[in-house]
Amino acid sequence: MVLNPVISKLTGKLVVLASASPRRLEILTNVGLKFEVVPSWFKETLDKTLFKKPYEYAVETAKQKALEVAKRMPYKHLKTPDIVIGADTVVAVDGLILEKPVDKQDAYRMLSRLSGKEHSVFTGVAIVLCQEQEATEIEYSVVEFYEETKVKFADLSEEMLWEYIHSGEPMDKAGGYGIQALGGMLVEYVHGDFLNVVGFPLNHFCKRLGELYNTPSETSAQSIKSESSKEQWTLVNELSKCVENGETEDSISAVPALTSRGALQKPNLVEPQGRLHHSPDSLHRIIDLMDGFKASKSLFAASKLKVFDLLTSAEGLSAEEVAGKIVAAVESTERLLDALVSLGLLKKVKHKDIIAYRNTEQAQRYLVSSSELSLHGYIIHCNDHVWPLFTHLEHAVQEGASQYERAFGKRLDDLFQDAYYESKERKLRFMNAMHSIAKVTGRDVASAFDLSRFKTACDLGGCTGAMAYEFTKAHPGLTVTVFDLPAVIEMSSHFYPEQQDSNQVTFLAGDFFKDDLPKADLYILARILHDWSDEKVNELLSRLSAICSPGCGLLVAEIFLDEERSGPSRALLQALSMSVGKQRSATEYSLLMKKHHFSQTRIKHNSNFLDALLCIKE
Ligand SMILES: C[S@@+](CC[C@H](N)C(=O)[O-])C[C@H]1O[C@@H](n2cnc3c(N)ncnc32)[C@H](O)[C@@H]1O
Repeated sequence: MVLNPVISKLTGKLVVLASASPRRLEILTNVGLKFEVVPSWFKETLDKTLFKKPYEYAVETAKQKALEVAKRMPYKHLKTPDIVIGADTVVAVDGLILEKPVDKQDAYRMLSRLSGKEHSVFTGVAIVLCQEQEATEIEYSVVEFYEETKVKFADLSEEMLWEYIHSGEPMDKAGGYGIQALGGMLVEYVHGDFLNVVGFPLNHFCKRLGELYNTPSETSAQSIKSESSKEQWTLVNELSKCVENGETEDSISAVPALTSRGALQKPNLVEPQGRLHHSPDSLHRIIDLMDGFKASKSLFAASKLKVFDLLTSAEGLSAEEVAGKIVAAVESTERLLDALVSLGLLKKVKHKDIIAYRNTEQAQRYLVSSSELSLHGYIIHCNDHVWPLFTHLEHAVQEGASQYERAFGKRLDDLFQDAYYESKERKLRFMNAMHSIAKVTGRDVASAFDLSRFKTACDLGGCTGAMAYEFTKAHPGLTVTVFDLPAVIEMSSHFYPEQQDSNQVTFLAGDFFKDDLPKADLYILARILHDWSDEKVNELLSRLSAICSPGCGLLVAEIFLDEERSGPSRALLQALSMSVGKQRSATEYSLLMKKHHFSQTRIKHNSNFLDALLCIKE
């Protein structure tokens, strides 16, 4: 076949596709490839958290699928394939890997996460080459690669989403959609290989085959026998030994061989006695968790000591110079600086034979206290307020109560009055924390929806106004009233931005449970509801419902829990130190809204800290 000389090189070879996907079968059949289909028994259960990048997960899954088939065929089918092709397609958005939805709710969760956003589709491909060595021994080598295609979804209304879900199409598709059929209607653009989104990156595959079968001089098998592929050979031989030892194929296929760190590692071989060898990657994960508090505390200490504020220049400062400025011992300062280098927050630079330290780009942007997107205020809040509470976590769990008294020696009746606003210093600390996090998250929340129909907004519990300013930046026609407790409003002038249109944001003191609420077309509740019980949330929503006319909007910004309440960790960990409130999923919030006659709910999952939900008064 002139069009495809590479494919024709496979003539006469036993080529096997280790996938039951009709789409992959169609793509490969269309180009004239002759192959058998042997669906893999490998269960797609690799721990995604072990992989730094989504494509690493897809490549590893593809590889395990192909290897499982390559090893099964000589025993179960009594023939050895020449080539086994494995593939796995995943959708990645906001740092999350989306596979096939397990049910309609799951499809809804996935598709609403993709709505209005660009996401990546990764297909990992593994080509396993099998060579019979002696009568009983087969050597396997693996060529693996991945392809990324960017896809942008249009804004999807709730009606559209559900209509698509009820069509049944999402259920067996990565990310919950099939671009080649009805799902194509959801897509605004595709950048990259379209067939990769369908499930198989044909062009990249042909290129790789070309490299394998058209390599000059030595044979392709030789070219694969690089240092790393030798390790792959060893790996597979060890797996073969497992079979000889009488292990079942299932136990082998569940064993991951490639780690998140990309290095080839020996698999978790099960010893005959049933004991497990340790797996380096899951061990790393546990050790990382054990050390997590040391990393957090190093960041907190450096922020408290204003280390990042000192290290903004390209030349940096030596450990002695930093120690002098923060009035500390040189040796311990050096230890802290080195630890920060290891965490990727500082860089070491050599300057005239002197080792100096300076901020990484990340530290420059988020850790310098005067930077536009500084998290300094929030970090200080974590150190001074959250950290002491977490040191009593076991008591919090046993007693089911806030540990405020244990941590700070005082009873906590009202979170805001007793903890945050009890002194001017604490109040400013809390406001600084809210300000910094609102500046980082505000833009995504403010631009999550088309708000052009609203002219006036009220940001309830709007604190320093940081979120309100983001709304006015994103929607120049909007004016926002920041409504918060008198103790907060009296300090809000500390946080006015230098360049602001004072007419667009105004401040009003009051208690949203007791006082009259200002009239507005749109009410914003950003990081408010998680602080309160369902009873208090119902009380507040009922007050809002009473003053809203039909068509009024209500925008809630929170971290939404997954519907299974299994993530994101950030929300679940935050809940551990909460006294009365609770974290909720988008559906739980929607149901609360519905109860108070707010419907037409739209949800936007954001990749930073805050998701958003918009609903309209009936
Ligand atoms: C967690 S902060 C969120 C601040 C801001 N919305 C943001 O996203 O950065 C909660 C805010 O609600 C305010 N708040 C708490 N109880 C209130 C009440 N009863 N009436 C008005 N504001 C209240 C607090 O003062 C605080 O500013």
